[in-house]
Amino acid sequence: MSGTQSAAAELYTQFTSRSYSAQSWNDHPLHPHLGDEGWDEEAMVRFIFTMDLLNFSFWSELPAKERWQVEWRGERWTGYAGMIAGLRRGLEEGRDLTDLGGWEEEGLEALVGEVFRGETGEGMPMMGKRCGALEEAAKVLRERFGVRDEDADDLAEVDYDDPSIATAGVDDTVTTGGPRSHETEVAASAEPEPADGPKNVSTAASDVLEVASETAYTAEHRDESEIVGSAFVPAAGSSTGGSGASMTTLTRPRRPDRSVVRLIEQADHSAGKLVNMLAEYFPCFRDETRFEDRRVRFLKRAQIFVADLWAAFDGKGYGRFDDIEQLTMFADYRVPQMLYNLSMLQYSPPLSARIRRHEEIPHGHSWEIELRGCSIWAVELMRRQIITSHPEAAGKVHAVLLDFLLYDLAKEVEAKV
Ligand SMILES: Nc1nc2c(c(CN[C@H]3C=C[C@H](O)[C@@H]3O)cn2[C@@H]2O[C@H](COP(=O)(O)O)[C@@H](O)[C@H]2O)c(=O)[nH]1
Repeated sequence: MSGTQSAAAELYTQFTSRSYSAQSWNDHPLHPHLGDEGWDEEAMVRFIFTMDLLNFSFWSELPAKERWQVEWRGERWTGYAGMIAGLRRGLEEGRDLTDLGGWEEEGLEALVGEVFRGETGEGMPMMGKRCGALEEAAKVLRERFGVRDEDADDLAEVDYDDPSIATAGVDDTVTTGGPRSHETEVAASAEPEPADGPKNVSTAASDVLEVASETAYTAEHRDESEIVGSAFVPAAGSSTGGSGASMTTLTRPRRPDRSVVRLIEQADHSAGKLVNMLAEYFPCFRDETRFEDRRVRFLKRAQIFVADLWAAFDGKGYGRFDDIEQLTMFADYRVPQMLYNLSMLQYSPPLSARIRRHEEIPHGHSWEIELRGCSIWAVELMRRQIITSHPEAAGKVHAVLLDFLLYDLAKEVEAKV
């Protein structure tokens, strides 16, 4: 509580001086922009869904220079930014990981390896878990939000003799082209790595916490659940039909998969509903645990997904959520660092000692849960303090924007260290 007033004052100063808003998402040098470089709405939706499926711990014990790094357009990126750079580079190279048609293919692991190939000796952290998340999501999307009649009708209307429509390759598009219109390259097939985390979703995600020079860490996101792989059923209109179709054997154009769009549409512009749907249907989004005999739900990535949509679409179209202010901050391992720097979080002596010793906190440890829970409460206290001091901020300052700003600030602090 003691740090709240000064932290709130500092954050609000940053908020106003940067004119922080949903639009600030677009300031990130790697985020795609609607309308730029052929990005259409559905390509944006697929990109954001993919990125938030993969948006968990990039923790590394190595010094910054030796960590996994992705090079794209002449610059190198690590962590979350490395993941975005890899996805974008993949699109340019014709390796479209945002096309969920490939998520249940045998070559997924090889494709993911290519998309996220790094420049240092270290590979992308938790590759097996990331492949598992994609596979699992593809299955849920196919079973619950798969092709409906209206899409089949749309496809029936496609003139397959139109020479402007390519007739081979999974990446062919019958819509506006844009980032999807690349030559398809199918990576060599490899067995997906089984998820090695606990299978019980109720033990869910944990986060890693590092604080400036003091470093505590646990492993984030071990919410790996049953990964059930099966062949992807190509969308209606594909001449191959049925399961097990190789990406290269598709001979008809297929419409980009719309299942994520359908999922979003079913949420009726409610952020809370979409978060709950994600948690209910997708075990890998069910980021919850138990604390002192009570269920605790953090739902970090489910909430980030909704927030990213909201920001990327500036609160309109697929990003329209009438209750966006109902979300909490996203309890990860970066924002708590910033909250500590702002004196909003304090550590008990034993925790502090553990952090100084760089000793991992086991997944599910009460410290991890407390750090995540206290981060949510800290941001809420900060929000309330800001509204009390600046009533004009009501409605403009909420947990999503405070979180985004805190994350950006944490990255700025990190860059200076
Ligand atoms: N709470 C919170 N956690 C966030 C983000 C983001 C990226 N969001 C972008 C969208 C708008 C913002 O302005 C950002 O540009 C990633 N993470 C988490 O951090 C960790 C990776 O960190 P590092 O190893 O340093 O790259 C990992 O757990 C990842 O899930 C956020 O916004 N909030």
